[in-house]
Amino acid sequence: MASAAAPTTSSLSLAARRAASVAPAAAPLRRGGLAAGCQPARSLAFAAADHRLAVHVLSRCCAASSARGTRAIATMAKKSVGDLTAADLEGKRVFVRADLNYLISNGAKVILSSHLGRPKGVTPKFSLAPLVPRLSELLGIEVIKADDVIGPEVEKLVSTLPNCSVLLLENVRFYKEEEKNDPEFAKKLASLADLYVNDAFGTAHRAHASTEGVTKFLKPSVAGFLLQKELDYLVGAVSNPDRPFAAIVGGSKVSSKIGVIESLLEKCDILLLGGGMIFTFYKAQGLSVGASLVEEDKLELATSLLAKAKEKGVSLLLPSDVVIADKFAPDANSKIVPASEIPDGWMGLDIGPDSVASFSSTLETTKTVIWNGPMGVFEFDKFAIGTEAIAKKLADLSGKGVTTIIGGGDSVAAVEKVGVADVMSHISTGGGASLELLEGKELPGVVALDEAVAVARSKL
Ligand SMILES: Nc1ncnc2c1ncn2[C@@H]1O[C@H](COP(=O)(O)OP(=O)(O)OP(=O)(O)O)[C@@H](O)[C@H]1O
Ligand SMILES: O=C(O)[C@H](O)COP(=O)(O)O
Repeated sequence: MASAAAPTTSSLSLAARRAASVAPAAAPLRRGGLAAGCQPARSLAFAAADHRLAVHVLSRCCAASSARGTRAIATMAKKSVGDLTAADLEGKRVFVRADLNYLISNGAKVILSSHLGRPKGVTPKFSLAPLVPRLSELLGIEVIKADDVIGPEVEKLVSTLPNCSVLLLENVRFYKEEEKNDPEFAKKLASLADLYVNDAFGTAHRAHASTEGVTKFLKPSVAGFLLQKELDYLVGAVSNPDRPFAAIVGGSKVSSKIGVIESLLEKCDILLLGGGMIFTFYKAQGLSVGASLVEEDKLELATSLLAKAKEKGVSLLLPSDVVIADKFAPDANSKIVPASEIPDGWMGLDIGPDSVASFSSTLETTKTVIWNGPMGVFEFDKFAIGTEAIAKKLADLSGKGVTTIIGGGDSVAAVEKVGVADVMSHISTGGGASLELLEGKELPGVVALDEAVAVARSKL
C-alpha cells in the first residue's frame, strides 16, 4: 500500500478568487460556474491543486447544500388525486402546483401554477408564456395564460373558466411572497381554487406559498400522481426493498452525501461508492491520492462510515482502479491506474474498467438498486465511461426485473445522456428533493398534504 502523500492544499476561497478569471473556460458543464448568491465562505481543504476542479466542486457544493435542514423521517400515506371521484371534481376549480423546471426539458403535463428558475421579481426571461403552445399541444386543448399570479385579472379569468379547461398562471416566483411562504399571498392563491393538487415533487422540499402555504386554505389538499410515484419509490421501495438491495452513491463530495450514505447504510445490503468522494475514503485508508478531490476534514468521517458498514453487515465496495487526469479539463491526458497507485499531480476523474466489472457483477446479484450521484466527471466525455457503464448495467438489470431507482440530479442527467431513462423503474424528477427523501427527511410540501388514512376512514 502506498503511503499517504502530503496533500497540496488549496482553500475553496482561494479557488473561488481564482475562479473569477477562469470560470467560463473551466466549466463547460450542465450547471457549471458558481451558483448565484453562493459565497465561498467555507474553506474546506482540497488535495486538488487544480483550481478548475475546485471551482467545479464549489459550484456543486453550493447547489447541494442550499436546501439542507434538520427534519425528521418522511411520512408517506398521502391522500392521492386518484382518491378524488368525478363527483369531487366536476366543475371544481383545482389549483395544481407543478415543477416546470423538469417539465420544460422533458415535455410538460398539465400545470396551473409553477415556478421557473430563481427570479428576483418579474423577470421576462422566466415567464411561463413560451410553454403555452406546447402545453396546449400535449393536452389537446387550448391552454389559457394569465399574465399574473393573483389579482383581479386572474380572478376574472378563473371566473369565466369552463369545465375541462386549463389556465396557466404566470411564474409564481415573480412574487417574493412565494418563497417567503407569506400567508396572505398563499390565501390569495388559494382563493382562486376549491381544492389543491401538489404534483411538484422537485419543489416539495421547499416550504413555499404554492407548495405548503396554500394547503392551509384548500381542502382537500392531495398528492398528484407524479408526487405519489416519487414517494412510492424513494421512500416505499427504499424502506421495504426486494433484497438484496444495493445503493450506488457517487457525486463530488462525501460531505454532501453523508446523510444519504448514513440513511442507506441502515437499509441496504450492498453499498457501491464512486465519484469524487472515493478519494477521501482512500486517503483515510492511507493511500496516496495525488491531486484528486479530498475533503481533509472528512477523513475521520470516511473511516467511521467504513466501520459502520462493517458493523451493519453492509458490503461496501470502493473502486479498485481509477481513470486519472493531469488536469481538470475535457482534453486532459489520462490513464488507468490501480486505486493505490495515483501519482503526485494526477487526479482521479472516473472509476476504471476493473471497478466497472466488479460493480457490475455485484449488481447482478441484486433485486433492488438505487443510484445517486455519477461515478466520475461525466460532463467530460473522456471521464464519462464509468458512469455510462453503470447506467447501461442498470438498464440491463431493469430488463431482468430488478427495481432500478435513479435518485435525481446528475445521475438522471447521466442516464438520459446514455438514452436508457425509459427502461428504469423510476427516474426521479427532483434533485434536492430526492436527496432529502433519501436522507430520511420530511418534505414540507408532502407533510402538508392530507393523510390517506383519512380517506380510507371516510370511505368506510
Ligand atoms: N472524481 C471526481 N472529481 C471531481 N468531481 C467529480 C468526480 N466525480 C464526479 N464528480 C462531479 O460530481 C458532480 C455531481 O455530484 P452531485 O453530488 O451533485 O451529484 P447528484 O446528487 O447526482 O446531483 P445533484 O446535486 O444535481 O442532485 C458532477 O458535476 C461530477 O462532475
Ligand atoms: O430545480 C429544482 O431542483 C427544483 O425546481 C427546485 O428549485 P429551487 O432549488 O430553485 O427551489
